[in-house]
Amino acid sequence: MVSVEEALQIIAKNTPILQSVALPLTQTKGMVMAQDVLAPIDLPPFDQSAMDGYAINIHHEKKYTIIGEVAAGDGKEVRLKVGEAVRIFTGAMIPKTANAVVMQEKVTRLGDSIVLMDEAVTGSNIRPCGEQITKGVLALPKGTELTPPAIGFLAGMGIREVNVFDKPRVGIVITGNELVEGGEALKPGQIYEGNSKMLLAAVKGYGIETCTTYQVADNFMATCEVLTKAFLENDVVLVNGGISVGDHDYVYKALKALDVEPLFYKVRQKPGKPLFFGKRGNKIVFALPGNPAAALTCFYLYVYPAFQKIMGQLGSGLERRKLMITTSVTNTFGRALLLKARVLQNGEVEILEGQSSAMLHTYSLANALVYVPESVSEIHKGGVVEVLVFPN
Ligand SMILES: Nc1nc2c(c(=O)[nH]1)N[C@H]1C(S)=C(S)[C@@H](COP(=O)(O)OP(=O)(O)OC[C@H]3O[C@@H](n4cnc5c(N)ncnc54)[C@H](O)[C@@H]3O)O[C@H]1N2
Ligand code: MOO
Repeated sequence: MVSVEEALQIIAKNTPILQSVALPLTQTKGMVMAQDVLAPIDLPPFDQSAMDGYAINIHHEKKYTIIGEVAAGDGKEVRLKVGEAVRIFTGAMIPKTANAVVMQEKVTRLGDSIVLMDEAVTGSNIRPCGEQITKGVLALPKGTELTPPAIGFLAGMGIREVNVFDKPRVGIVITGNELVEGGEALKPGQIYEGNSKMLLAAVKGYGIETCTTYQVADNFMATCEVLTKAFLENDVVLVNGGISVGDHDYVYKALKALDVEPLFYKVRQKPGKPLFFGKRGNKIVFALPGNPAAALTCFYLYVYPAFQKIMGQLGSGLERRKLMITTSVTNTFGRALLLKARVLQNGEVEILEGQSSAMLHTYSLANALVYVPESVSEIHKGGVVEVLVFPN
């Protein structure tokens, strides 16, 4: 049995980063760049007007003669003599012979000429060629997460494809004879299968789309078969249920039979004690406890940082904050507690009712887990606790 922190370290050490793939930029949201990208062009690619107004060739008077017009996208070169102006619009190419742009609100228009209200300032309202970045310079380094602005920046340089660390294919293996699908009538002893839907939603919440669900009865051979298939088809396997010590819990035995290297089995925590983590070649497997809240807590705490690592992201799990608690907590278990909780508007954290690992009711209202380390037996109301905050 390992501690929470040991379990996290073992996962971080043993989770591989997936190979890189070249993908169209439009499919890379949230992925991490596996290459440096150098600017293929100057940005902007030409001197650009930052305003709607008039490009001028400055002289000592305030009156300028308008000799033409340049709109955004026009490629024509207009030659301005000293004292001349062209009507120009935001984003349009500045004539080489112009040295300032004056906003239209700052001029008086008189037929084919304008009179400036203020002194012209050389270079004003011009975005010079290469102002943002110049050709050949490092635009974004390897390891950058492709956020919307990063995607926009690369697209703005004409880049259409980028090498990124691949997203994992995730298999969710659901075990249990008692499980039936919603829509069917429950027979005595049966319950509705909910964890695959919950875990699928959680996996997709991290932008991972390739997720397959498998279901198997409590049977050793069938469990071996479905796990073999899940390992073949996925990079990460999440097994749900059947990992405890009951006579019908076959997951540990099946993982052993399939030569999965156990990296830990059981964590000193409540809920989620029976969690298993192992490796088979370059594939990793988490066997999550079947109790729904225990499964989800293990997912947030351990599977999420593994996903980050496998996709080359820099983060290491849920954001940790120190917050004031609104009630006292006692820990008589000698294990770390992970309590369903809600961070309130005022920044304090409230422990929710219904902490049983079988219950999801109040988990639906939670936005965080309070982490009570195994060495802490009591925290008083108003004390400071460590809070693991769920991503939005
Ligand atoms: N003698 C012991 N018994 C148990 C121990 C122990 O240390 N000694 N640990 C308990 C803890 S803690 C947990 S957690 C559970 C974990 O057991 P399993 O991983 O084998 O899970 P199951 O027995 O298959 O299921 C537990 C519970 O969850 C329900 N379940 C399972 N899958 C689903 C699903 N897909 N959707 C909805 N609900 C599901 C299942 O019906 C059970 O009620 O073991 C304790 N026992
Ligand atoms: O994981 Mo179990 O659910 O600790 O009760």
